[in-house]
Amino acid sequence: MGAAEKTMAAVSQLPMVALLGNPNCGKTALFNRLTGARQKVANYAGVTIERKEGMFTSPEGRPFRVLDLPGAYSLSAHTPDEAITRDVVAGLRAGEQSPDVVVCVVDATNLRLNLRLVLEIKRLGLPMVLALNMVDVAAKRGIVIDADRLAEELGMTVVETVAVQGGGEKSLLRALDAMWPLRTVAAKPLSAIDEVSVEDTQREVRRILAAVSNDFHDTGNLTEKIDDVVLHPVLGPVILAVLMFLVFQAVFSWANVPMDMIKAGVDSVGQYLTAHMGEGLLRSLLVEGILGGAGSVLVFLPQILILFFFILVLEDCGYLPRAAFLLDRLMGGVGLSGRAFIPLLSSFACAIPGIMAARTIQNPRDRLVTIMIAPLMTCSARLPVYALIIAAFIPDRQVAGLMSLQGLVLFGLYVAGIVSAMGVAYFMKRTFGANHQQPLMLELPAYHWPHLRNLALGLWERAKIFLTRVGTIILTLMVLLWFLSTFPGAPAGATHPPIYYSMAGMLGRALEVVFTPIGFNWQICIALVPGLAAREVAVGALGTVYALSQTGEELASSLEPIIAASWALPTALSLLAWYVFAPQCMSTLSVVRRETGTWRYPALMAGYMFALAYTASFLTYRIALLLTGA
Ligand SMILES: Nc1nc2c(ncn2[C@@H]2O[C@H](COP(=O)(O)OP(=O)(O)OP(=O)(O)O)[C@@H](O)[C@H]2O)c(=O)[nH]1
Ligand SMILES: [Mg+2]
Repeated sequence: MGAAEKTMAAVSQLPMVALLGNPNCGKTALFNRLTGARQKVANYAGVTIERKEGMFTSPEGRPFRVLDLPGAYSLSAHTPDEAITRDVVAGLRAGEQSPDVVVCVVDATNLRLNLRLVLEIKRLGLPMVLALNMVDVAAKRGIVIDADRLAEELGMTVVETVAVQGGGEKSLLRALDAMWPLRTVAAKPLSAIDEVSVEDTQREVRRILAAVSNDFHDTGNLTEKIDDVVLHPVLGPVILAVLMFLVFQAVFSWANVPMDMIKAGVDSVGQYLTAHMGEGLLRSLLVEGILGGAGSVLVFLPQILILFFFILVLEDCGYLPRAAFLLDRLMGGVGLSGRAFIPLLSSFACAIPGIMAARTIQNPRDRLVTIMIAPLMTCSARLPVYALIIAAFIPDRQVAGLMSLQGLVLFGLYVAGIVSAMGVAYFMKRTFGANHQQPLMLELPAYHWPHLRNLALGLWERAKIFLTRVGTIILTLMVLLWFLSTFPGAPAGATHPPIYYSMAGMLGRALEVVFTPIGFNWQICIALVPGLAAREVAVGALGTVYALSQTGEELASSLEPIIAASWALPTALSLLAWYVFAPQCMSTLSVVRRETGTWRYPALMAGYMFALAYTASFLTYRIALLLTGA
């Protein structure tokens, strides 16, 4: 056995603690606190959808393994993510025993809902600790819970925790040490849960509540007051629309200064290299390939961070489930459940987490349709493409004195994605067969101010993901593209720039046959190919292609003025329409394969999106040609 294998074997011997509880009670916050991990924490049910493992050491020096699990209301699982939780506690996962200790995390402000699961888990007979979490919020709201009495009633250790405060996990760590030596028991079969009926369980919950908590009346609480406005039948949707609209305005207006700074930085490095290096292949690789390519993607970091800033704030303050609630009627109209809202919203970051979040949807057909339309939501990788074309072609002026036209167009593109998603959902529901619309059962968590730490970490994670993409996949593709665009070089007596005769040029010209009807020239066609790997690569690829297409001694200046000068407006609009559907993202297709278990759906997805993209671009191009009289 090698050292690494020995360590692995030793780790698998460690006692396993599983964090279990209702959705949104703070399991992941506690997990992060115990392990120093940075798993996603947000204020809505269904954030965690996978089993995550970590390690920590107790104050007395004992190492533990710890599991973070998707939240569940009950162990009789209804959704794929709840099934993961059920199987882990019951020891039903292949090659895995039930956990040595179950830490049942409950939201102290919502014991009535949370205790049912505690009683169910208790019937499995595993060693348990109850973590009474969010006691800080409970105290503020005047909720008093007698922890000792609760421990007595439940027959287990009860500790108070505040998962979002430093040291808020200490009491739990001490309780784990106090359980030493652990007696290992296997979980009883799941049928043990049904030995007591749901009604009897509820009666027991009420009895315990009466014994341990004060009979508080949470009247006039702030969350309800806010909801009176936010969920108002008329005001609610208006507020939602205004909010979304402001986000897109901000993406353009706030980003200007930092974007100009990055642009200037990239440009000055390029000028320095051009001035100080002899003309040659290496200079071309550095200036046209790497700076022209990866540099032109990097510029979009501020816009991406601004978009995520808003998404993170909305996620953490508790607004998302309200938006789901407001849109439930609308989504019901096309046969989707309000449950699909959060997976679809996550898809604005990237379709992949969105598709995975569809695990929280109970009905398999609803889930499938949600997965199939998730890539129509505008993912953040499309933002650079949109932003580039908008900045180059849409004048930077105000509409009606208060909105920027560029922000308005961006907003329109996002709406176009949403509207087509609804259309496709409607059509698919018809084809896959409709089912009865279930009423939306969604917990509306209490509002709270976003935790600055969550926000900062979330933005940092996003920046890291983006920069890593720029530094790895995008950079690699740019170098490859530079190579393909540089060789074999121009023949004697060439009339075009050398890239025209290169391998990439030949490919681009071959593809041009297919794409001329929608207005794409061979340079755009070249950029579409590496865009298959990641959409924002298309921007980098245009950067490299146009930098290499420059003739004479013009300096490779930034991409935006170049495309503004060389494309006609109909071409630009057609490319925007193409990217609303943008059928090209390999990683999305492979995740769809994994989540649905067959290649049928990813194939269907690629096919329908390509058809939509082509049709939309064709129509856009032709109409724009007519209108501009070209
Ligand atoms: N004030 C306060 N907020 C908390 C506490 N624990 C968690 N939160 C907040 O509660 C929300 C939910 O926390 P998560 O850790 O994501 O909850 P979860 O149980 O993992 O949720 P799911 O993954 O959806 O099952 C977040 O907004 C946290 O910041 C606490 O002890 N006090
Ligand atoms: Mg979680």
